[in-house]
Amino acid sequence: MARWPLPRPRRGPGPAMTGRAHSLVRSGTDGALDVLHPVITLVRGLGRLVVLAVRWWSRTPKERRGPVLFLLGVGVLVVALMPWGPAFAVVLVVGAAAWQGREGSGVGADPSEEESKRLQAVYEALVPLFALQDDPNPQPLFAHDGSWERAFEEIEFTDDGRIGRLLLRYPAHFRDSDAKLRFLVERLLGAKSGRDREYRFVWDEERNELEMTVPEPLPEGIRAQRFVTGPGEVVLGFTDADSVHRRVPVTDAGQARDVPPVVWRTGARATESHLLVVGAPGAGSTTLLRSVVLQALEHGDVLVVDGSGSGEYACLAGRAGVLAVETSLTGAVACAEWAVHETERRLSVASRARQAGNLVPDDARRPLWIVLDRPAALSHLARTEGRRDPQELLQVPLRHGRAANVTVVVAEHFECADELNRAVRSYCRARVVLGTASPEEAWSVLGVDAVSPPGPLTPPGRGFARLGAGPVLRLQVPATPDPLDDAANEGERRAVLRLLPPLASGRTTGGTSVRTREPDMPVPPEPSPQQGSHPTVPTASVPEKSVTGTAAASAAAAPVAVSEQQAGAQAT
Ligand SMILES: Nc1ncnc2c1ncn2[C@@H]1O[C@H](COP(=O)(O)OP(=O)(O)OP(=O)(O)O)[C@@H](O)[C@H]1O
Repeated sequence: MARWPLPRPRRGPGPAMTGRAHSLVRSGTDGALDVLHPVITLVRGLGRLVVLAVRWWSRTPKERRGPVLFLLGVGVLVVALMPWGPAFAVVLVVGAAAWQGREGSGVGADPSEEESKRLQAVYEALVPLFALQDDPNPQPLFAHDGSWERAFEEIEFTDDGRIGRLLLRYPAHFRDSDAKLRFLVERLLGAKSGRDREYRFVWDEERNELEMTVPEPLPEGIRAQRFVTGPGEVVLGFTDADSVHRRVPVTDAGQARDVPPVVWRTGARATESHLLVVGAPGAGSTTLLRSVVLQALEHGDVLVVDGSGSGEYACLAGRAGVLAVETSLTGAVACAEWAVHETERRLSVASRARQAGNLVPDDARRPLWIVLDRPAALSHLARTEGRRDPQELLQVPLRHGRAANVTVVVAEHFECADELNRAVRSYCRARVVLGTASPEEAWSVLGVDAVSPPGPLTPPGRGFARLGAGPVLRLQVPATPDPLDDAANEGERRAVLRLLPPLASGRTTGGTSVRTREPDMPVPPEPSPQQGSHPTVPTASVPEKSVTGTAAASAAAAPVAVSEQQAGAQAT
């Protein structure tokens, strides 16, 4: 990547300087520059080496820094002890600095004519957004007859001659707090720099500077698998290496590698106890929920309400730990009522146990997950039929779920996001946006003014995540298709099938509206040794006992009205 730093404003000679004096000064400066040229090259090269080293260090994950420092120390010691070692090292560094510092290369080259044209095109496109009509400034940063050198502070080009990084100064009158204006600038810069890439924009409102960078591509196509996480932790997807310090080992295309995850912590100590996913249609929200459910089933019980009624959770029906998979309003209301009673039961059991100085019993501690995909359709039905709205009922688990170890996950499309009630909006503090979102849509979910648009070529499962008031992270959801979907990738379907818990013998799921047929495909082979090296939850640990225990305990407190017929009978 070539970089062109800090153009200095060109100034004309002072009025007092005569032509002769000017030429004398210039020839003297040229002579001095010729003599000092090797030194300047070396100093420039050393500077660039330092910049490269600092960037590399900032990209190195924290857990690797210790071993890297150790190896560096050993290297320095070996070189110092070797005969001619220090001299050899000095020659090496000087050589590298000379190479990096030479003109027209490295991170400090002047842009070529072609690159200048590109920059001028970007500059001219920005003029209508940044220029002020009747600007009193004689040399404004952006003007129709202006040049890019006025406003572009730092530029880096990729090897194929495209803009890889751009730092520009914008005029003070530009309303940089206006999300719409920011979005216009970002969209324009993205379009002028190439629509086929993603961009990251950082607005420095104190300095009136905007930095555009092209982030490394996110890890795509990683299949669903057991992720190495702690109890209560869920991998929502993968993000940029420099955005998080953590890495999780995954198997990708048969190879083991470490990737930077977006980890969402749930449970009693978590501050973002519930998750809201809002996405464009087909952007992958059901896929994300399926991935969350598969991870949740490792340690807890799950109750699924599929408001779209598309049967995309049918693979879960009858599995150990899956309490119900409901698609109808009656079933959804019954599930929500049960969740309310169960939350209250857990709270009172925990409170009694604590008052008696005992441990909270397992059946009040085992994580319970309530997953609602597209609840807006059900809320609409409930209104038209004069029934109770499942979202309203969920206020109790949303409010008190943290203390009762009940986690709520809700997914909705942007066009129906208005139907999400206040409790869902305020208690779901872990947020995900999937697919292309307008600035208003992104703001309404993530609570920040501007998010760079992922662009029209956004792959499914791509978006942004924000946990509480944390930073906005780019997100790629692991490929977790419906294993009953014949059109899905065969390998990805098999990966999901391998993660499904065994069928719960002697239990009914209650949900009658879901397909309960077994996938008519052969049982997938055992995971590869690499996969086997990741800690997996043995099937025996999916506690049949605790599932029935939960149901039994709940039955004492409130009838588990998860069967559509039962609930229908109650309703009538
Ligand atoms: N992370 C991903 N990796 C690969 N493919 C994905 C990913 N996420 C989604 N897909 C694919 O995109 C398609 C749509 O996904 P999904 O059904 O999850 O989206 P959705 O937002 O729930 O859509 P809708 O609600 O409109 O049905 C599916 O074919 C799915 O396999």
